[in-house]
Amino acid sequence: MAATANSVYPKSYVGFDSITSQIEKKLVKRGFQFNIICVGQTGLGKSTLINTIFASHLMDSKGRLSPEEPIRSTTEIQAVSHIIEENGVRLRLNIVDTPGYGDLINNERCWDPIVKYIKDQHSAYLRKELTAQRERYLQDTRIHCCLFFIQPSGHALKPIDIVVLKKLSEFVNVVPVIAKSDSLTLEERAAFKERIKEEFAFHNLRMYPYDNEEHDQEEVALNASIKNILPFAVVGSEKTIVVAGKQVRGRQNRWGVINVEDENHCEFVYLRNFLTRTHLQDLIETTSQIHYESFRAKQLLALKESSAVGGHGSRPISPSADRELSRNSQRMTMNGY
Ligand SMILES: Nc1nc2c(ncn2[C@@H]2O[C@H](COP(=O)(O)OP(=O)(O)OP(=O)(O)O)[C@@H](O)[C@H]2O)c(=O)[nH]1
Repeated sequence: MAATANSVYPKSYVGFDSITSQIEKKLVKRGFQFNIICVGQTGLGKSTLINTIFASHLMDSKGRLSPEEPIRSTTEIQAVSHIIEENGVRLRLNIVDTPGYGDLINNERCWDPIVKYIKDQHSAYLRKELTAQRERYLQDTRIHCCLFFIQPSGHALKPIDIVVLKKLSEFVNVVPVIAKSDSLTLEERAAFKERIKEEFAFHNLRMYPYDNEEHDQEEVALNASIKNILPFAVVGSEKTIVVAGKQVRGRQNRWGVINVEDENHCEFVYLRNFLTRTHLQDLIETTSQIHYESFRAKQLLALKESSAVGGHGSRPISPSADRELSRNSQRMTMNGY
């Protein structure tokens, strides 16, 4: 009978449990990348909310400051990058703004540039992954989270919102928020949230977070509580005001003060905790394992089929295949794969 390790060697500390701290050290040295896109009409507080979440002035408002300025006729994609640091952990943030979405009377296909941008990032990553001499660390511009800003109308989602949410949720983790929720009373807010939830269910709109068979009980319970809150009714502010002798971020108006960080006033704290403290890693992982993986599989299948037709067989990726992949990806983007 074979002897077990325990019976041959004296019990002593080997030290492989330190692998977790070895990994942590390496990852912390390398830093983390998080890419976020904001989608919503001009003036819904997208820049303010991002600046409030990360407690830094990262984005400027892109809205018209005077009536003379022309209204944007297209959705312009604008990306800014920042490195923020907390307790020695560096986070490289790419924030992508999409001013102009839904601003016009005829908004037909105004979401196309946004969907194309998201797919282009997957495409760029795939091309880097498939080149013969890859970089050691591939620069990741894939969008990990799409913050979708809902107008606080108190009625229902707009038809354009439903179309865009359907499109976006196929390619990216969508987190819906009710913008400027201080314009609704608590009863209006609760009723509006309920109606939006019903619309999500009716139109089969799949919002992030997703359930996964790897989740343990605690994670399942956490996700259930998040789904219960969705969409987050938020208020943003970069201004600091004094409440009961304490400095807080809030909005002062004629009838009182809204403390952005007070859970009785709005759900900003739930959103911030969700994005940064509980689901940051899962957003990155889900992007890679679900959204990118499905894009990659479709692209490689299309490449294989076109190679079979062209007689390339199963040779490794070459510059011409790389060009073909790029053409395929453009074709698939245009066809709204
Ligand atoms: N009442 C209220 N006002 C807000 C809130 N968030 C932002 N604002 C105000 O709304 C105005 C527009 O905010 P922005 O953050 O520039 O909006 P935006 O969506 O980034 O605008 P664009 O960059 O033009 O797309 C500013 O005057 C903000 O102070 C909020 O939660 N409640």
